Amino acid sequence: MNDECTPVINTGLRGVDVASSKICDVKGREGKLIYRGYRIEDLAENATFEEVCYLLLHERLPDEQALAAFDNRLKQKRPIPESIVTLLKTLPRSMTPMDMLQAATPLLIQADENAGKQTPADAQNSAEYLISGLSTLIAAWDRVRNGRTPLAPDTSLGHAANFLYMLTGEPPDPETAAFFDAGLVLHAEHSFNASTFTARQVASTKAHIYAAVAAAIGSLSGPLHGGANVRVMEMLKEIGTPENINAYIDNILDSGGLIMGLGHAVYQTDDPRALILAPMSQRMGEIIGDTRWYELTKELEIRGKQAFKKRKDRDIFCNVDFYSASLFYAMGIPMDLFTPVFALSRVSGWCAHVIEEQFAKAAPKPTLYRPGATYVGDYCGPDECRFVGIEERK
Ligand SMILES: CC(=O)SCCNC(=O)CCNC(=O)[C@H](O)C(C)(C)COP(=O)(O)OP(=O)(O)OC[C@H]1O[C@@H](n2cnc3c(N)ncnc32)[C@H](O)[C@@H]1OP(=O)(O)O
Ligand SMILES: O=C([O-])CC(=O)C(=O)O
Repeated sequence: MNDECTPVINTGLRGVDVASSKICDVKGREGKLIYRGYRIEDLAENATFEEVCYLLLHERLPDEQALAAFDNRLKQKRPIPESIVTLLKTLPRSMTPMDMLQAATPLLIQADENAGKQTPADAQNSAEYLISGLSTLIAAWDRVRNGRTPLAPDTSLGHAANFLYMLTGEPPDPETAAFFDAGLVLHAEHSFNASTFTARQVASTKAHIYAAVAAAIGSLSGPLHGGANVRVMEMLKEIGTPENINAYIDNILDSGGLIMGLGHAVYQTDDPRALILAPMSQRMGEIIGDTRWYELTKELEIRGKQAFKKRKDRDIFCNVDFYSASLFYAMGIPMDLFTPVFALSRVSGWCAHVIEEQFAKAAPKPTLYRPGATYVGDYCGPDECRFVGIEERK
């Protein structure tokens, strides 16, 4: 590639469209996020996570009958095979929940009678197993690692409330359940972000949907991506009180570090999800009678943006992970489950993308992703190296 001319490397593929997609539009300059034609603000306020999953997977919002049938299928798929729980009990309790999730997700395939048959209907069915299964898996792991017995899912509860019930043993109050549900809606989809691109890349090899989702979980775990939400909370804890903010920011920026939850590869303004999550975090703090972490986040936003502008002479904005951290914390979710919670929502988007990658009649037609790389190895000057036997090597 670029044999004769100066190499042109699209670092991080920024600004390069690698496919066409009907699932999601992220308008970076305007700060707009659209799932299959619908604005995120409308969905977060009016739609349940189940409706959004249906929208992503079936390209339209469900009517009452379709939603009831979908909801019923998701509920039937909530229990995970006993063999997985047995396996979870053998894992070291110190294993991170994201590592557990990446390892255990492909095991959900054993309940899926049609897995790997590679028709659109089978992939939709597998998507339901994955959406329901991840929730049960994460809650089960948290209980197992704390020496408690996993709880059976409660079919009288919706997806969001059931997760919180399986985690804590108590059905959440309606406002907390509604906020958690909206949180899941907000995290469900974001076009070709790193983890979704990972899922699509795996899907482009015609590997099955469980393989694609497991790979995507690994990608999401990174601190520059979904793993940022737990780092935001760690950062807030380290700062502790508002008087420490300036010193913290100076130290981070002087050492070339990152203020977690700020900056985005696409948005050039505040992430619309952060604008919705901030008041949710404040309200959740009020419900539990402790708005300290919300207030610290707000102050950090103001001072972090100012300090960044002063140093770099350009603006930086909040991403989705900035306010979700204090929101999830106020809900009592253990910090290291923040990124798994992101995954339990984003699995819906990943599945929609895998299905689009493998079955949509898009133009241009999806094909195996196989980018190039500019070779810069200069081990033996301009020539290839002469192979030497091991006895001659120094
Ligand atoms: C769900 C999600 O994945 S949302 C993103 C979650 N990730 C985070 O919150 C981690 C912190 N943020 C970041 O690392 C980055 O902003 C990214 C990776 C999200 C986006 O990166 P980009 O927009 O491509 O910014 P890029 O990495 O090119 O950085 C541009 C400049 O801003 C700086 N910068 C970007 N974000 C931050 C930040 N949060 N804190 C301090 N400096 C930052 C970079 O160091 C770089 O400085 P330089 O030009 O002097 O080298
Ligand atoms: O789009 C991105 O690059 C990251 C992001 O915000 C997401 O995945 O939700």
